[in-house]
Amino acid sequence: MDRVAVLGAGSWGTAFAKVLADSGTDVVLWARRAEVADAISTGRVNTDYLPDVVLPANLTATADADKALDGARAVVLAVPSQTLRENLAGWRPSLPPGATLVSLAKGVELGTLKRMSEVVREVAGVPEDQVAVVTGPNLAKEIAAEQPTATVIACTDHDRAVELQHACSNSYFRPYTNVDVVGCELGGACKNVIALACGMAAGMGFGDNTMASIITRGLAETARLGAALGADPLTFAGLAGLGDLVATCASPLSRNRSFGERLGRGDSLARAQEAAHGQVAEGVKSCSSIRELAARHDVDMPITEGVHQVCHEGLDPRVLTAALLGRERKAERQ
Ligand SMILES: NC(=O)c1ccc[n+]([C@@H]2O[C@H](COP(=O)([O-])OP(=O)(O)OC[C@H]3O[C@@H](n4cnc5c(N)ncnc54)[C@H](O)[C@@H]3O)[C@@H](O)[C@H]2O)c1
Ligand SMILES: O=P(O)(O)OC[C@H](O)CO
Repeated sequence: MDRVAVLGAGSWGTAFAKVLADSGTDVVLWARRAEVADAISTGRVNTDYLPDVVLPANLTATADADKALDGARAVVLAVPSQTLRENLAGWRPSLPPGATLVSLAKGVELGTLKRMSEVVREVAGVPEDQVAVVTGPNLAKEIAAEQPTATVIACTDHDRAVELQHACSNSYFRPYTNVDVVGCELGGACKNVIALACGMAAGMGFGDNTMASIITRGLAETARLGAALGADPLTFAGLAGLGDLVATCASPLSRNRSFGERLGRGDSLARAQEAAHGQVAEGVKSCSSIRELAARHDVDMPITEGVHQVCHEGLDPRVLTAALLGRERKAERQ
């Protein structure tokens, strides 16, 4: 692939731009703030997000989105999910015709309850097969340190997915393709909510049995939602489902898990937000949109419901624990 634009120079945008560049693809990275773009151009370092990582020479940076987009074969969208619509609307006039639009964001939009690829299609006015999603167990800091990982490129157009797969394959990053965009996106969005629940459990001092139980039952409710929305059930056993869920729920690097841990230790939402220093924990907002989506499709998602109540209705995580364990007894596969 000739040239790729990555729009958003936060942790994952920068790390994914490095992956592309290390795979031999020329990349232009757009940063919202000129000083971030300058630091990358002059010092080859994103001092704000990945200060210990030297970025390769075929990765250039700019604060001018038009420059980044000019002639790009693919456009990678690396901004927080609840800001994607507004950002993309601004970029729309400069999107190169026919370019693959790639979402890195993991969330469900508040209000519309749309997945990110649906937002992209709507705002950019492109067909479904022009939009791809990259999702999987991909903690940005580990990937920036070139630790081996795998991911999924989901697109209904297999050829586009393969083209992107070639553009971002290297010695530490192994992308697989998948045509189940719905399942891959739901896996990525829902695991953030389940990671908040795992964090809360850790904050309350619970150990590995509790974590494994939340992860497994979290996967069960994610798969139920997926079934209602037409996803392939096997996707949830793959990298975009179980893989990302395990990485996020277990890792101290996860912002969602860390956020939940603070809530579990008794911090208020405001205090937990303050401690996050502007870093986005997507599950805090997506727990509400996913809960609403589940209600719309009559799907039972008790962990998501509980996380929403803790984050937005002041429920004590201890009360949530008792409520989850006290639910009506049922068969595992029901
Ligand atoms: N960090 C990871 O490890 C990781 C891995 C996989 C997926 N993701 C997903 O990628 C998306 C981006 O995550 P990130 O880690 O790069 O986030 P981040 O907070 O590190 O960076 C967000 C970037 O978006 C820009 N931005 C543009 N408009 C913004 C606005 N209105 N508000 C806030 N920021 C705005 C910021 O300037 C920043 O460059 C999220 O949906 C996240 O779930 C993150
Ligand atoms: O830091 P988090 O919680 O946003 O998780 C990062 C990635 O999504 C892990 O795949």
